[in-house]
Amino acid sequence: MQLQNDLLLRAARGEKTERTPVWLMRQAGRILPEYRAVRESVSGFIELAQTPELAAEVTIQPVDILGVDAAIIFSDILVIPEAMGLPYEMVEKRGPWFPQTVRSESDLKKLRVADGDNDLKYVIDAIQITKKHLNGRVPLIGFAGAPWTIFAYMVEGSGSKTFSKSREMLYREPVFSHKLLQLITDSTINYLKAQIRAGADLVQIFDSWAGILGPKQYEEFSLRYITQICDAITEAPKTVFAKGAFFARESMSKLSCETIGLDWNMGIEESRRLIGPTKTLQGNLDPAALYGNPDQIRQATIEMMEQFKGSRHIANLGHGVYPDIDPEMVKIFIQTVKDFQ
Ligand SMILES: Cc1c2[nH]c(c1CCC(=O)O)Cc1[nH]c(c(CCC(=O)O)c1C)Cc1[nH]c(c(CCC(=O)O)c1C)Cc1[nH]c(c(C)c1CCC(=O)O)C2
Repeated sequence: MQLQNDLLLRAARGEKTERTPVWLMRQAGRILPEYRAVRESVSGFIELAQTPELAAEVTIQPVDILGVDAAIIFSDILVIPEAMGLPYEMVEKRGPWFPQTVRSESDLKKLRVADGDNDLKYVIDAIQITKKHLNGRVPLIGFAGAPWTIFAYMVEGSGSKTFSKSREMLYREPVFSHKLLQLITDSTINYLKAQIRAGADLVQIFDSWAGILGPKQYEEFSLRYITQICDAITEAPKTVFAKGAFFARESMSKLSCETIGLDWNMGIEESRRLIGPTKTLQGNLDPAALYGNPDQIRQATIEMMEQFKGSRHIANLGHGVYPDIDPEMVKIFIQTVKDFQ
Protein backbone atom coordinates (compact mmCIF):
# COMPACT_ATOMS: atom_id res chain seq x y z
CA MET A 1 0.00 0.00 0.00
CA GLN A 2 1.35 3.40 -1.05
CA LEU A 3 1.69 5.80 1.91
CA GLN A 4 0.05 9.21 1.51
CA ASN A 5 2.39 10.71 4.12
CA ASP A 6 5.83 9.09 4.11
CA LEU A 7 7.73 12.07 5.61
CA LEU A 8 8.98 9.95 8.51
CA LEU A 9 10.47 7.27 6.26
CA ARG A 10 12.06 9.76 3.89
CA ALA A 11 13.54 11.73 6.80
CA ALA A 12 14.86 8.49 8.32
CA ARG A 13 16.60 7.61 5.06
CA GLY A 14 18.09 11.09 4.81
CA GLU A 15 16.04 12.20 1.80
CA LYS A 16 14.91 15.80 1.44
CA THR A 17 11.42 16.50 2.79
CA GLU A 18 9.02 19.47 2.39
CA ARG A 19 8.94 19.80 6.19
CA THR A 20 10.18 17.98 9.28
CA PRO A 21 8.01 15.02 10.39
CA VAL A 22 6.78 14.98 13.99
CA TRP A 23 5.46 12.35 16.42
CA LEU A 24 5.72 11.80 20.19
CA MET A 25 7.14 8.90 22.11
CA ARG A 26 4.35 7.43 24.27
CA GLN A 27 1.68 9.24 22.22
CA ALA A 28 -0.60 6.16 22.34
CA GLY A 29 -2.20 6.04 25.74
CA ARG A 30 -1.31 8.31 28.60
CA ILE A 31 -2.65 11.70 27.60
CA LEU A 32 -5.88 11.33 25.65
CA PRO A 33 -9.32 11.18 27.32
CA GLU A 34 -10.35 9.06 24.31
CA TYR A 35 -7.69 6.53 25.37
CA ARG A 36 -8.93 6.47 28.96
CA ALA A 37 -12.46 5.75 27.74
CA VAL A 38 -11.27 2.66 25.86
CA ARG A 39 -9.02 1.66 28.77
CA GLU A 40 -11.98 1.75 31.18
CA SER A 41 -13.95 -0.67 29.00
CA VAL A 42 -11.44 -3.46 29.85
CA SER A 43 -9.79 -4.84 33.01
CA GLY A 44 -6.53 -3.00 32.47
CA PHE A 45 -3.51 -2.26 30.31
CA ILE A 46 -2.66 -5.90 29.58
CA GLU A 47 -6.14 -6.84 28.36
CA LEU A 48 -6.16 -3.72 26.17
CA ALA A 49 -2.76 -4.56 24.67
CA GLN A 50 -3.89 -8.17 24.06
CA THR A 51 -7.13 -7.20 22.29
CA PRO A 52 -5.94 -6.40 18.74
CA GLU A 53 -9.06 -4.39 17.66
CA LEU A 54 -8.77 -2.13 20.72
CA ALA A 55 -4.99 -1.86 20.50
CA ALA A 56 -5.43 -0.75 16.87
CA GLU A 57 -8.07 1.81 17.90
CA VAL A 58 -5.84 3.50 20.52
CA THR A 59 -2.85 3.35 18.15
CA ILE A 60 -4.76 5.44 15.60
CA GLN A 61 -6.27 7.95 18.07
CA PRO A 62 -3.21 10.27 18.09
CA VAL A 63 -3.16 10.32 14.28
CA ASP A 64 -6.80 11.52 14.18
CA ILE A 65 -6.75 13.74 17.26
CA LEU A 66 -3.21 15.17 17.38
CA GLY A 67 -2.21 15.09 13.70
CA VAL A 68 1.13 13.30 14.15
CA ASP A 69 3.06 12.05 11.12
CA ALA A 70 3.33 8.46 12.41
CA ALA A 71 1.47 5.94 14.52
CA ILE A 72 3.28 3.73 17.07
CA ILE A 73 1.73 0.38 17.83
CA PHE A 74 0.05 0.22 21.25
CA SER A 75 1.94 -2.41 23.23
CA ASP A 76 4.80 -2.42 25.75
CA ILE A 77 8.47 -3.32 25.82
CA LEU A 78 7.69 -5.91 28.54
CA VAL A 79 5.79 -8.24 26.19
CA ILE A 80 9.20 -9.79 25.36
CA PRO A 81 9.96 -11.19 28.84
CA GLU A 82 6.42 -12.56 28.91
CA ALA A 83 6.88 -14.26 25.53
CA MET A 84 10.14 -15.76 26.86
CA GLY A 85 8.26 -17.27 29.81
CA LEU A 86 8.35 -14.51 32.43
CA PRO A 87 4.87 -12.99 32.85
CA TYR A 88 4.34 -9.44 34.14
CA GLU A 89 1.53 -7.49 35.74
CA MET A 90 0.79 -3.77 35.43
CA VAL A 91 0.04 -2.51 38.92
CA GLU A 92 -2.24 0.54 38.89
CA LYS A 93 -0.25 3.76 39.55
CA ARG A 94 2.95 1.79 40.28
CA GLY A 95 3.93 0.26 36.96
CA PRO A 96 5.21 -3.14 35.86
CA TRP A 97 5.79 -6.01 38.28
CA PHE A 98 7.15 -9.52 37.68
CA PRO A 99 6.02 -12.22 40.16
CA GLN A 100 9.23 -14.15 39.32
CA THR A 101 12.66 -12.77 38.46
CA VAL A 102 15.70 -14.18 36.63
CA ARG A 103 18.79 -14.31 38.82
CA SER A 104 20.33 -17.78 38.43
CA GLU A 105 21.20 -20.44 35.85
CA SER A 106 18.14 -22.44 36.93
CA ASP A 107 15.89 -19.40 36.31
CA LEU A 108 17.54 -19.07 32.91
CA LYS A 109 16.67 -22.68 32.02
CA LYS A 110 12.97 -21.89 32.34
CA LEU A 111 13.18 -19.25 29.58
CA ARG A 112 12.93 -19.74 25.84
CA VAL A 113 13.71 -17.65 22.77
CA ALA A 114 10.44 -15.98 21.72
CA ASP A 115 9.53 -16.58 18.09
CA GLY A 116 7.55 -13.39 17.41
CA ASP A 117 4.80 -14.72 15.17
CA ASN A 118 3.23 -17.18 17.65
CA ASP A 119 4.35 -16.00 21.08
CA LEU A 120 3.34 -12.42 20.30
CA LYS A 121 0.50 -13.10 17.90
CA TYR A 122 -1.71 -10.45 19.53
CA VAL A 123 0.79 -7.69 18.64
CA ILE A 124 1.18 -9.04 15.12
CA ASP A 125 -2.63 -9.09 14.71
CA ALA A 126 -2.87 -5.55 16.11
CA ILE A 127 -0.28 -4.35 13.57
CA GLN A 128 -2.20 -5.93 10.67
CA ILE A 129 -5.51 -4.41 11.80
CA THR A 130 -3.88 -1.01 12.40
CA LYS A 131 -2.35 -1.01 8.91
CA LYS A 132 -5.75 -1.78 7.42
CA HIS A 133 -7.50 1.00 9.36
CA LEU A 134 -4.70 3.52 8.76
CA ASN A 135 -5.19 2.88 5.06
CA GLY A 136 -1.83 4.43 4.16
CA ARG A 137 -2.40 7.73 5.97
CA VAL A 138 0.91 7.64 7.92
CA PRO A 139 3.64 5.06 8.57
CA LEU A 140 3.33 2.65 11.50
CA ILE A 141 6.24 2.35 13.95
CA GLY A 142 6.98 -1.01 15.59
CA PHE A 143 9.23 -1.20 18.64
CA ALA A 144 11.03 -3.24 21.26
CA GLY A 145 13.10 -2.55 24.36
CA ALA A 146 16.88 -2.77 24.08
CA PRO A 147 18.24 -6.00 25.62
CA TRP A 148 19.89 -4.16 28.53
CA THR A 149 16.63 -2.37 29.51
CA ILE A 150 14.66 -5.66 29.30
CA PHE A 151 17.40 -7.44 31.31
CA ALA A 152 17.10 -4.75 33.99
CA TYR A 153 13.35 -5.43 34.45
CA MET A 154 13.75 -9.23 34.32
CA VAL A 155 16.45 -9.27 37.01
CA GLU A 156 14.98 -6.52 39.19
CA GLY A 157 11.34 -7.67 38.87
CA SER A 158 10.00 -4.10 38.75
CA GLY A 159 11.01 -0.54 38.06
CA SER A 160 13.69 0.92 40.34
CA LYS A 161 15.59 4.17 40.86
CA THR A 162 19.00 2.51 40.79
CA PHE A 163 18.41 -0.95 39.28
CA SER A 164 21.15 -2.04 41.69
CA LYS A 165 20.31 -5.76 41.52
CA SER A 166 20.63 -5.71 37.74
CA ARG A 167 23.86 -3.74 37.93
CA GLU A 168 25.18 -6.04 40.66
CA MET A 169 24.62 -8.94 38.25
CA LEU A 170 26.88 -7.36 35.62
CA TYR A 171 29.76 -7.24 38.12
CA ARG A 172 29.22 -10.56 39.92
CA GLU A 173 27.82 -12.77 37.14
CA PRO A 174 29.04 -11.48 33.77
CA VAL A 175 28.76 -14.91 32.11
CA PHE A 176 25.14 -15.35 33.27
CA SER A 177 24.43 -11.75 32.23
CA HIS A 178 25.70 -12.31 28.71
CA LYS A 179 23.62 -15.50 28.39
CA LEU A 180 20.44 -13.71 29.40
CA LEU A 181 21.22 -10.72 27.17
CA GLN A 182 21.75 -13.06 24.20
CA LEU A 183 18.41 -14.82 24.82
CA ILE A 184 16.66 -11.44 24.92
CA THR A 185 18.50 -10.29 21.77
CA ASP A 186 17.52 -13.40 19.78
CA SER A 187 13.89 -12.99 20.90
CA THR A 188 13.92 -9.30 19.99
CA ILE A 189 15.28 -9.95 16.49
CA ASN A 190 12.51 -12.52 15.86
CA TYR A 191 9.92 -10.13 17.25
CA LEU A 192 11.01 -7.09 15.22
CA LYS A 193 11.18 -9.13 12.02
CA ALA A 194 7.63 -10.41 12.68
CA GLN A 195 6.43 -6.83 13.27
CA ILE A 196 7.93 -5.71 9.95
CA ARG A 197 6.40 -8.69 8.11
CA ALA A 198 3.03 -7.71 9.59
CA GLY A 199 3.37 -4.14 8.31
CA ALA A 200 5.56 -2.03 10.63
CA ASP A 201 7.27 0.55 8.39
CA LEU A 202 10.08 1.48 10.80
CA VAL A 203 11.18 0.06 14.15
CA GLN A 204 12.49 1.82 17.24
CA ILE A 205 14.62 0.31 20.00
CA PHE A 206 14.06 1.92 23.43
CA ASP A 207 17.06 1.72 25.77
CA SER A 208 15.33 3.58 28.59
CA TRP A 209 17.92 2.60 31.23
CA ALA A 210 21.04 3.22 29.14
CA GLY A 211 22.05 6.14 31.35
CA ILE A 212 22.62 4.10 34.51
CA LEU A 213 25.61 2.23 33.03
CA GLY A 214 29.12 3.62 32.76
CA PRO A 215 30.61 4.00 29.27
CA LYS A 216 32.65 0.77 29.38
CA GLN A 217 29.79 -1.37 30.66
CA TYR A 218 27.43 0.27 28.19
CA GLU A 219 29.63 -0.91 25.30
CA GLU A 220 29.89 -4.45 26.67
CA PHE A 221 26.38 -5.09 28.00
CA SER A 222 24.20 -2.91 25.82
CA LEU A 223 25.68 -1.60 22.56
CA ARG A 224 27.06 -5.02 21.65
CA TYR A 225 23.51 -6.41 21.58
CA ILE A 226 21.93 -3.36 19.94
CA THR A 227 24.59 -3.81 17.23
CA GLN A 228 23.44 -7.41 16.68
CA ILE A 229 19.82 -6.27 16.36
CA CYS A 230 20.64 -3.44 13.94
CA ASP A 231 22.77 -5.78 11.81
CA ALA A 232 20.05 -8.46 11.73
CA ILE A 233 17.16 -6.17 10.82
CA THR A 234 17.63 -5.15 7.21
CA GLU A 235 13.96 -5.04 6.17
CA ALA A 236 13.06 -1.57 7.52
CA PRO A 237 14.74 1.57 8.88
CA LYS A 238 15.75 1.47 12.54
CA THR A 239 15.85 4.13 15.27
CA VAL A 240 17.88 3.67 18.45
CA PHE A 241 16.88 5.79 21.44
CA ALA A 242 19.24 5.35 24.39
CA LYS A 243 18.07 7.61 27.20
CA GLY A 244 20.94 9.16 29.13
CA ALA A 245 23.68 7.63 26.96
CA PHE A 246 25.35 10.97 26.17
CA PHE A 247 28.73 9.23 26.61
CA ALA A 248 27.95 6.72 23.83
CA ARG A 249 26.94 9.09 21.05
CA GLU A 250 30.18 8.68 19.12
CA SER A 251 30.01 4.85 19.33
CA MET A 252 26.37 4.90 18.33
CA SER A 253 27.27 6.62 15.08
CA LYS A 254 28.77 3.26 14.02
CA LEU A 255 25.48 1.35 14.43
CA SER A 256 23.79 0.21 11.23
CA CYS A 257 20.67 2.23 12.04
CA GLU A 258 19.26 5.24 10.18
CA THR A 259 18.16 7.34 13.16
CA ILE A 260 19.47 8.08 16.65
CA GLY A 261 17.12 9.51 19.28
CA LEU A 262 18.37 12.31 21.52
CA ASP A 263 17.08 13.05 25.01
CA TRP A 264 16.71 16.66 26.09
CA ASN A 265 19.98 16.70 28.03
CA MET A 266 21.94 16.11 24.85
CA GLY A 267 23.06 19.28 23.08
CA ILE A 268 21.86 19.27 19.47
CA GLU A 269 24.92 20.77 17.82
CA GLU A 270 27.29 18.74 19.99
CA SER A 271 25.33 15.56 19.15
CA ARG A 272 25.55 16.29 15.44
CA ARG A 273 29.32 16.78 15.78
CA LEU A 274 29.74 13.51 17.69
CA ILE A 275 27.39 11.45 15.51
CA GLY A 276 28.32 12.96 12.15
CA PRO A 277 26.16 13.77 9.10
CA THR A 278 25.14 10.25 8.08
CA LYS A 279 22.38 9.65 10.66
CA THR A 280 18.99 11.27 11.15
CA LEU A 281 18.58 12.68 14.67
CA GLN A 282 15.24 12.42 16.48
CA GLY A 283 14.06 14.59 19.36
CA ASN A 284 14.50 16.34 21.61
CA LEU A 285 12.27 18.93 23.31
CA ASP A 286 12.17 18.65 27.11
CA PRO A 287 8.85 16.84 27.84
CA ALA A 288 8.30 19.32 30.69
CA ALA A 289 8.33 22.21 28.18
CA LEU A 290 4.72 21.21 27.42
CA TYR A 291 3.73 22.42 30.92
CA GLY A 292 4.45 25.94 29.67
CA ASN A 293 1.92 28.34 28.13
CA PRO A 294 1.31 28.31 24.35
CA ASP A 295 3.82 31.10 23.66
CA GLN A 296 6.51 29.39 25.69
CA ILE A 297 5.86 26.10 23.89
CA ARG A 298 6.07 27.77 20.48
CA GLN A 299 9.28 29.54 21.41
CA ALA A 300 10.95 26.41 22.83
CA THR A 301 9.93 24.39 19.78
CA ILE A 302 11.24 27.01 17.34
CA GLU A 303 14.53 27.18 19.25
CA MET A 304 14.87 23.42 18.94
CA MET A 305 13.97 23.43 15.23
CA GLU A 306 16.54 26.16 14.54
CA GLN A 307 19.32 24.10 16.07
CA PHE A 308 18.45 21.08 13.91
CA LYS A 309 17.90 23.14 10.80
CA GLY A 310 19.60 22.00 7.64
CA SER A 311 20.36 18.53 8.91
CA ARG A 312 18.50 15.20 8.96
CA HIS A 313 15.78 15.49 11.64
CA ILE A 314 12.59 13.88 12.99
CA ALA A 315 10.92 16.13 15.59
CA ASN A 316 9.89 14.53 18.90
CA LEU A 317 10.24 15.07 22.63
CA GLY A 318 13.41 14.00 24.43
CA HIS A 319 11.47 11.21 26.20
CA GLY A 320 7.88 9.99 26.39
CA VAL A 321 5.13 12.59 26.83
CA TYR A 322 4.17 12.92 30.51
CA PRO A 323 0.73 11.52 31.44
CA ASP A 324 -0.68 14.81 32.83
CA ILE A 325 0.15 16.97 29.79
CA ASP A 326 -2.82 18.77 28.22
CA PRO A 327 -3.38 17.40 24.68
CA GLU A 328 -4.00 21.00 23.51
CA MET A 329 -0.39 21.81 24.41
CA VAL A 330 0.79 18.77 22.45
CA LYS A 331 -1.13 20.10 19.45
CA ILE A 332 0.69 23.44 19.75
CA PHE A 333 4.05 21.63 19.68
CA ILE A 334 3.00 19.64 16.61
CA GLN A 335 1.60 22.67 14.75
CA THR A 336 4.75 24.69 15.47
CA VAL A 337 6.90 21.96 13.93
CA LYS A 338 4.59 21.77 10.90
CA ASP A 339 4.68 25.57 10.39
CA PHE A 340 8.46 25.84 10.78
CA GLN A 341 10.23 26.94 7.59
C1 LIG B 1 10.48 1.70 30.07
C2 LIG B 1 9.29 1.47 29.17
C3 LIG B 1 8.10 0.75 29.49
N1 LIG B 1 7.31 0.76 28.37
C4 LIG B 1 7.92 1.47 27.35
C5 LIG B 1 9.18 1.89 27.82
C6 LIG B 1 10.21 2.61 26.97
C7 LIG B 1 9.94 4.05 26.79
C8 LIG B 1 10.17 4.91 28.00
O1 LIG B 1 11.31 4.96 28.48
O2 LIG B 1 9.20 5.58 28.41
C9 LIG B 1 7.46 1.70 25.98
C10 LIG B 1 6.00 1.83 25.70
N2 LIG B 1 4.94 1.61 26.55
C11 LIG B 1 3.76 1.84 25.89
C12 LIG B 1 4.08 2.15 24.54
C13 LIG B 1 2.98 2.31 23.47
C14 LIG B 1 3.21 3.14 22.34
C15 LIG B 1 3.47 4.60 22.66
O3 LIG B 1 2.55 5.29 23.09
O4 LIG B 1 4.59 5.08 22.40
C16 LIG B 1 5.48 2.18 24.42
C17 LIG B 1 6.38 2.52 23.23
C18 LIG B 1 2.39 1.73 26.43
C19 LIG B 1 2.18 1.80 27.89
N3 LIG B 1 2.92 1.22 28.89
C20 LIG B 1 2.35 1.49 30.11
C21 LIG B 1 1.19 2.26 29.91
C22 LIG B 1 0.24 2.74 31.00
C23 LIG B 1 -0.67 1.62 31.37
C24 LIG B 1 -2.05 2.07 31.75
O5 LIG B 1 -2.84 2.43 30.84
O6 LIG B 1 -2.31 1.99 32.92
C25 LIG B 1 1.08 2.47 28.53
C26 LIG B 1 0.00 3.21 27.81
C27 LIG B 1 2.84 1.00 31.41
C28 LIG B 1 4.32 0.98 31.64
N4 LIG B 1 5.25 0.34 30.86
C29 LIG B 1 6.52 0.55 31.37
C30 LIG B 1 6.37 1.32 32.56
C31 LIG B 1 7.51 1.78 33.45
C32 LIG B 1 4.99 1.55 32.74
C33 LIG B 1 4.29 2.24 33.89
C34 LIG B 1 4.38 3.71 33.84
C35 LIG B 1 4.02 4.37 32.52
O7 LIG B 1 2.84 4.56 32.23
O8 LIG B 1 4.95 4.63 31.78
C36 LIG B 1 7.77 0.04 30.76
